[in-house]
Parts: sequence; C-alpha cells; structure tokens
Amino acid sequence: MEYAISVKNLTKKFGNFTAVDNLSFNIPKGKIFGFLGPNGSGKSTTIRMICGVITPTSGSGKVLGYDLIKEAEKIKQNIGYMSQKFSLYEDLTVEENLDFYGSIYQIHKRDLELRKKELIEMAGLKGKENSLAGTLSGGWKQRLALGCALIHRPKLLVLDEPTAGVDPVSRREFWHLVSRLVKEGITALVTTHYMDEASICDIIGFIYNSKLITIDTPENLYKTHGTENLEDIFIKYVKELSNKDVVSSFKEIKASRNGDEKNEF
Ligand SMILES: Nc1ncnc2c1ncn2[C@@H]1O[C@H](COP(=O)(O)OP(=O)(O)OP(=O)(O)O)[C@@H](O)[C@H]1O
Repeated sequence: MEYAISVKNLTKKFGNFTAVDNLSFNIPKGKIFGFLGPNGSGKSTTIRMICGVITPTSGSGKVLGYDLIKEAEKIKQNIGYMSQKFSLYEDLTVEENLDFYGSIYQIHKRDLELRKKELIEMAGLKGKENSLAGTLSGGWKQRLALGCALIHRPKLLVLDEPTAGVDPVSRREFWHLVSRLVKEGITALVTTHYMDEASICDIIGFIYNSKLITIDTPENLYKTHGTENLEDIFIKYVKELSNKDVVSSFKEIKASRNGDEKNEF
C-alpha cells in the first residue's frame, strides 16, 4: 500500500507543553482525510509538521515518500496549501495571482500559461481573469485560492478550514472540485468544523487534547457507534475522556477543555 502520509509517534512540544502527543496514522494515496478537533487540540501543529514547516520533537514520518525531517524542503515543493485566509493578493488580478504563485514555484512561462488556463477553467473563473482578487465574492476567492495552491500540480493538497465563512452553495461547489481532484489522483488533507463536510471524507481523524482519539472511515464510525451523527460520536468520545457531561455541541467540547466558551468548534 502506498501512503501519501505516514506518521509514527509524531510529537511536538513547545517548552513543557505537548501540543501533539504521539500521533500514528497512515493515509493511502487518492483519499480525502478529514482532520477534526476542537480549537487548540493540535490540528495546525500536526499539519505544520506534515507540511515540513516545523520539525517534530520526536517521532517520524513520510509525506509523499519524503522523510518529514530530512526532506522537509522536498515536501514543501510537492504539496499545495490553502488556508481559510486564502493568501491572495487583493490588489492583483486573478491572472496575476496565478502568475505570482507560478513564479514562486519557478514554473516555466509556457507551462505556466497552460496551467493557468486549466486552473481558470477548473475554478470557473473564465471571464474574470482581469478582475482584481479583492473585488471577487467569497466563493470566487476561495476557488482562486485553490487554483493558486494547485499551480505546481501538487500530489498532496492541504486545506486548512478552506470553507470557513463561505456560503453553502460555494461550499458545495468547492467540495465537488476537491472530489474531482481526488478522483484524478490527488490526496487531500482537510480540516473543517462542518460535520456535513467531514462525512464526505474517506477517512476521519479526531484529535482531542493533543491526542488522536480515533481514525476510521465514516462508515466504520457509524457502525461502531450505532449512529450516523458524527457530532454525537465525537461528543461521546469527549465525555468519556473528560469525564464531563458534554451534551450538545462542539462549543461545549471546547468549553470543557479550556473553560472558555468564546470559540466554537
Ligand atoms: N509556537 C507555539 N508556541 C507555543 N504554543 C503553541 C505554539 N503553536 C501552538 N501552540 C499551542 O499548541 C496547542 C495546539 O495548537 P494548534 O494551533 O495546533 O491547535 P488547533 O487544533 O489547530 O486549533 P485551531 O482550530 O484553533 O487552529 C494550543 O494550545 C496552542 O496554544
């Protein structure tokens, strides 16, 4: 079995604080991996290690066959990353944003012209090539950001809350796009707070208090727990682990951990 991501006992400490504690999992190529957990549970830290941006304190792993520690640069070159902040230049046009990302990855001019055409088509941005990114609606910006993340044909796409703050129709369109990419062979690692999106994933991992609580297919999770409600399943885990009576929402999961009700799951 060829894995896109394979990590073993992955741990990250910041001083005495363990942000990610002993994570081990394998994600086969061509799958969508949904990585879920309340705010502050360790998702971003895990993603940053997987992307080769920060070095694990201990543990090991391979991403696209490259060693997490020794070949971090190779990993960075071969993944596409998109976050909820979209990382677009609002005062550049659609095409100029793609040009900019193309130049970062040093894509040859002729290849870049071709790739831009493909991505503009894919993102449904035809006719908007000369629009300033700042003038686009949330859904358009999101699809442009996805295009930029794909400019160098990465084999692993890392999407950190890609649909946060985007309207439901755009969210659905975005997931169609991701599913299409995955069918073409890309692997996607996605964090999301939306349970309907999590249920689309091939594999779901749930992290809580820095530890991986469960990792399985949605179907297996439904079978094991006798419900198709992912939120209920995760609440069950949190109740068991925290010994607290978390009853209804992910907001409470966050509250049960930090005594802070400001941030929603
Ligand atoms: N550079 C750092 N130095 C110290 N602590 C850190 C650092 N980065 C993250 N942490 C802490 O590690 C814990 C996990 O943070 P992380 O950002 O990975 O969580 P998260 O699950 O991604 O949360 P969110 O959904 O809010 O982004 C948090 O308590 C955070 O404060």
